[in-house]
Amino acid sequence: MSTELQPHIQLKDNFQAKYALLPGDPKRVDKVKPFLTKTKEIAYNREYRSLLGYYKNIPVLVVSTGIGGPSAGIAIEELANIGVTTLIRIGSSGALQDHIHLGDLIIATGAVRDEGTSKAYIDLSYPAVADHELVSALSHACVQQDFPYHTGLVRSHDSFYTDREEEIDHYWSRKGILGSDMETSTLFVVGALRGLRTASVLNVVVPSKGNLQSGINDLAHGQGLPAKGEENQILIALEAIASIDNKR
Ligand SMILES: O=P(O)(O)O[C@H]1O[C@H](CO)[C@@H](O)[C@H]1O
Ligand SMILES: O=c1cc[nH]c(=O)[nH]1
Repeated sequence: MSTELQPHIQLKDNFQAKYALLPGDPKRVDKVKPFLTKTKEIAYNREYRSLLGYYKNIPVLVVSTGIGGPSAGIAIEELANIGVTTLIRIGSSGALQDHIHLGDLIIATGAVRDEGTSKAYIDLSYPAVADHELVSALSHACVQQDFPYHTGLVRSHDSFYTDREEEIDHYWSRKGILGSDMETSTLFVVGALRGLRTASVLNVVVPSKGNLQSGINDLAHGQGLPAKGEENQILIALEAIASIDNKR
């Protein structure tokens, strides 16, 4: 473990926090605050905004990773350098299946590696998989809280605006992929290579293109469903941490 100041996240101490929640959006850090006690903003450099707080007396870091694999990869490496061992992404996602609604949670068991960052580390035949115990703790928390959730594969990608987005989404939808994001596969691959425990819970903010009516019905709730999904994902990530910590 290093006590050197990490150049991007600008932290040199994990404040005894072995656990980190990783939103992409720095603004989501604010949404985590009400769930924690004794919160303190400890750094904000580029896309990396860091908060320290306590959940059921367990120290937890919340660090935003920005958009995409490259910035997420840097955050993961630098958090590992300062001694964080368990990282849970709390991200947003577009649904690729018609039965998945806005505000539902997707707990990724694995991810299609359709991005460049994890490829820079290791061949594509290396799998991007979540930590089994964390997936189980997250699913259990959803059942306990009665939150709508799905477990399965997601696709992490690098582009939003190519001319082929619809075709690409359609392809992966037909292969049974639940939703898309941009960081989960990097987290799983870099995490596994560095001996970290990782998981990703995604809040659905864009409906499946194959089910416009369901999307329209969901959207009639305005931002209510995604906002609720965001709260739900934070709570279950923290509950999963508490349950894992309890077993030690
Ligand atoms: O809301 P976050 O966690 O950033 O996640 C999703 O939103 C961003 C794209 O709009 C990408 O980072 C994608 O993975
Ligand atoms: O549709 C979406 C929404 C968030 N993130 C994605 O990658 N895709």
